[in-house]
Amino acid sequence: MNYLEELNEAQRNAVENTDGPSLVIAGAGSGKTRVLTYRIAHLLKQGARPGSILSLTFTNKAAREMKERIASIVGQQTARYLWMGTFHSIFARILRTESEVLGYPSNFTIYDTADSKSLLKAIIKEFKLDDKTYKPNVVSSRISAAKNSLITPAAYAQNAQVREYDMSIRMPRIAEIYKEYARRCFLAGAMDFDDLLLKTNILFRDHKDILKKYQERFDYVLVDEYQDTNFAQYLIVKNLAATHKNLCVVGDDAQSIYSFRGARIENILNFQKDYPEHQVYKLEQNYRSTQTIVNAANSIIQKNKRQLPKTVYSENDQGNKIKVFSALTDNEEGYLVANEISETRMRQHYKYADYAILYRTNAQSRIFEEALRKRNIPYKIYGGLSFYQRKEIKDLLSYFRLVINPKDNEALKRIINYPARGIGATTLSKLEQAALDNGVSIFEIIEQSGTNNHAALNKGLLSKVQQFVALILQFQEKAVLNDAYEMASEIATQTNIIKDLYKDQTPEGLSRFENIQELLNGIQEFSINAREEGQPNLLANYMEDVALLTDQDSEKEEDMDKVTLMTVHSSKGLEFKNVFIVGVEENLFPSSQFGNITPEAFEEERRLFYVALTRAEENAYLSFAKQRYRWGKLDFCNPSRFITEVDEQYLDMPDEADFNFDELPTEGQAIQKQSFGKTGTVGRRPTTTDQPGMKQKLVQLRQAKQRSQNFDGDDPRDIQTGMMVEHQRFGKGKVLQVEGSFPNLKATVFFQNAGQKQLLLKFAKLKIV
Ligand SMILES: Nc1ncnc2c1ncn2[C@@H]1O[C@H](COP(=O)(O)OP(=O)(O)OP(=O)(O)O)[C@@H](O)[C@H]1O
Ligand SMILES: [Mg+2]
Repeated sequence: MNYLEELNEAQRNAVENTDGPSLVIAGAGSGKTRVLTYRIAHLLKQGARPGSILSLTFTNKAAREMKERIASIVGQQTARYLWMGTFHSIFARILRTESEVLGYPSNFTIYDTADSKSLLKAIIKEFKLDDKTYKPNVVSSRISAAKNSLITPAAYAQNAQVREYDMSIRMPRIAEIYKEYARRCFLAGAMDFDDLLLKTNILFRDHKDILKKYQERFDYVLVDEYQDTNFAQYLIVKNLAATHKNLCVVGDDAQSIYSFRGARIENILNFQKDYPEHQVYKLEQNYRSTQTIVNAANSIIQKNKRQLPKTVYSENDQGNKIKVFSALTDNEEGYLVANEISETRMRQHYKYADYAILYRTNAQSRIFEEALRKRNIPYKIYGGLSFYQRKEIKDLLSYFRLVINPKDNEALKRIINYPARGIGATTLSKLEQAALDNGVSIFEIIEQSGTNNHAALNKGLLSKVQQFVALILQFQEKAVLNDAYEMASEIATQTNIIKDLYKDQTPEGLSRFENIQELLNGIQEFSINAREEGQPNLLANYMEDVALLTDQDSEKEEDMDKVTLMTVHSSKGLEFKNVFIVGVEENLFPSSQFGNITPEAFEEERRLFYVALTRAEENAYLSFAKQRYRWGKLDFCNPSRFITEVDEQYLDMPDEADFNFDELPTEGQAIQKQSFGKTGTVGRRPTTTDQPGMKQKLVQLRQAKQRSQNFDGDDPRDIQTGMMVEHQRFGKGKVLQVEGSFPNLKATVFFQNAGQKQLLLKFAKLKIV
């Protein structure tokens, strides 16, 4: 079939009008990503050079999928040369070519979040500041926000507004920390993720000839998920498209969920101002989801005040209602979800990969992992600790990093005494200080120690650190000749890392050993592929790829048929047949983790909910627990107001006497921050009945009263779904279902400590509690 026939009329319009600025603004699942993909294929069919097309996506995975689809239309050979990837990966590539004019080596290291945090901690300590006041996380996000708004350290120090804010959070010295952090990164030949965008902007601002080169190279620029671009990204795109103006951006303002990282919805509005001659394309038909899901999602998102008007409808089947699960505890929530997956999979022949569990915070994954494991359901987690963040992997990668860029101080600090070489923390800090005093890296200070012992080390120590440097230098010589795999294996063996891990026969040790093998396998695969494609296959080339891998990207063959667990944030752009949105509770989703929640932040939470719901193709579920452990403390929870905001005709509510939706706060009422005892309000001051503890008590009192009225001795006929009961042996539990007829009534009960049991009521002697 001709590819254009796979599009509806509105989509085809957006695909065929390739020239000039275009804005595709449309709701979830309406084919925005498809339009972008087919537009590129169309350009290529019309004879555009693949190297002249730049396409920016949200994840590397999305880029890969688009590329595969394009390759299936125009052929592998053509698709290969497209510039397609995330902002970070594309601009890291450009910076590697151009970084020398910025004073950076082309083999600069990319510091990941852990590297930057560790550097920041060191600086905070050196400044003799209390890290309880100067929390590294907060400092890091201030610096990140500054970079994404293109505020350099010098500008930061002079910006009254940011300084005033720093004062208000009692961290007046962030400007100095920022400056020192930037200096240290520079000395180490390192950029953090935000630098990749900041430095690209600086590059284009200060080197017009270089900007011109890329403006001329890219005849077409396309951006997916445009609603989540920040100022730094906006400006890069604007600069690159300034001459030809063949810029196509697609997005949905209702799915803007990254404002906490500096994303600006205004970028869409700016687009209209920046390019008055632009074309707008609206897509209205959702092809992803059932009518029920689309209508339910519309019913909730329309409550947001700030949004561009648009229509989304589905002509798919009406589909099932959205099932709401009410669980007593977070463990039970896990159980209910795992149970539903097992059952529907058997009944309807779904694959495991057809299911996703989406949560608001990473910490929620553990409960679901346990529940899935108990049932032998295979799963994979996106986010959390990724493969590349594991200790043993980072250790070995740090060797690679140091071999490629010896100035990389964070890598050096990690491995100078791993495996143990008798180089202690005191020696390291002497070296670090000497390096700083001389404005060079730690590696360089050791190299110079042959002529000048700056760190005043004794002979024994001096020789140890020099041996370390000699080892790295020896690897360095080989690394420019050998392929990545040979080199990586040699480093892993010669440093004794492999031997050490092999010796450790504990299960953890074994798994670390396997992880290293897995990493080496991956490098071997890279080497072979690169050789076959005639691409360079040195260790440095491998590391360029690795630094920018995100968790979403490391999908392996054996991960194919598994349930996916991920945060709602990382689910953007994806789709699954069955989606569970879990922890749909006040203070969790909507979250109150940022303390006082402003109306703007609240609307962002609602958009996040909209994103979650619109991932579902066939079935969506919402679940909440009434009690859950958070921050090591048992919290009582109320179901989220988002449940009531969905038009109830689309919901399949739990059949429960003890759950009263009338008690839910409505918009404008307080969001409680239970764990910290703080209260944020949206529009109105809280009253005592807003207190969850209070409310919970009221509900419990009423339930108790109702039960005492119903209760008739030990007669099992009164056992009903939703009740709490007690069994002599199994302890307390909740009745999930009652079936059969008297005297053979059977109840399915979920016991907090004993799991699910089916009991014949005439024998079980359950007590209602
Ligand atoms: N004309 C069409 N015919 C059949 N299927 C389509 C059509 N357009 C889109 N689809 C399918 O609908 C689903 C959603 O499309 P796509 O992912 O491009 O939407 P989107 O607007 O990018 O969604 P999101 O807002 O979630 O990113 C995909 O499975 C896609 O293949
Ligand atoms: Mg999309």
